[in-house]
Amino acid sequence: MSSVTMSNGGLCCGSGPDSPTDDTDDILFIGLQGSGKTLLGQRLRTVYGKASTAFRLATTETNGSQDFRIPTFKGCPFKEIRIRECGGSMQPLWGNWYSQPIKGVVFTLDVSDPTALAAGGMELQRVLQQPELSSKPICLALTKVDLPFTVPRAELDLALGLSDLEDLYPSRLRITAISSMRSPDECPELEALVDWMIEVKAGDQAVLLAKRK
Ligand SMILES: Nc1nc2c(ncn2[C@@H]2O[C@H](COP(=O)(O)OP(=O)(O)OP(=O)(O)O)[C@@H](O)[C@H]2O)c(=O)[nH]1
Ligand SMILES: [Mg+2]
Repeated sequence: MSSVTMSNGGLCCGSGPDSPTDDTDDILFIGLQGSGKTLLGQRLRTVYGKASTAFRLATTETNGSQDFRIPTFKGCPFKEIRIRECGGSMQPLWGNWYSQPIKGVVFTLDVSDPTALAAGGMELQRVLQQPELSSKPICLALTKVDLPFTVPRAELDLALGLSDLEDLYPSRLRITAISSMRSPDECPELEALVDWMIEVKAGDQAVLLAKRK
């Protein structure tokens, strides 16, 4: 069964990028406080995880960083994707992870909270312009789409220029809309996101052919 290991001390308590670890992280999860990183990590474990994988609906603020190990599909050349979530409260220190040997980034943006969109959009722009990340794929995950009020994609395009960003970074930026409250059956974008992370880790789209056999 996959595991979630907590390292709430983050950089200051020895779990940061300078600390020796057995494994390297594959994907970095960043996004403003409360934008849904932890619940997404917990939900993604259930996509290819055993039916018995417990899904925890509760989250607490991530004060530091934490790992998620996401099982991959049967036949995949590797058993898991390792995610490093950096809490929103650690935003000034996110940059410390950019030069680590991560393969890609998931940036979460809560589209149910119009008051946080401008700050989230500006941070996304900053992340896209980071020289250390210039060769790394980035997935913008628009979160909490199950809630009754969410800002429509057309308004996000106007306010944050998302379509322009897609045109500017055609092979690097992927945008998806997801709900971690829904099961993978109810929200197929969750499986598509795990598949994207598998492709990013493998560095080869052909890795997904094994799934279709
Ligand atoms: N309705 C709904 N609520 C969500 C969703 N994702 C997260 N939440 C809720 O939003 C709140 C914050 O979610 P977290 O996953 O803890 O957010 P986070 O990005 O990890 O926050 P930090 O660790 O503080 O950076 C929690 O109450 C979650 O239950 C979603 O897809 N739908
Ligand atoms: Mg969190």
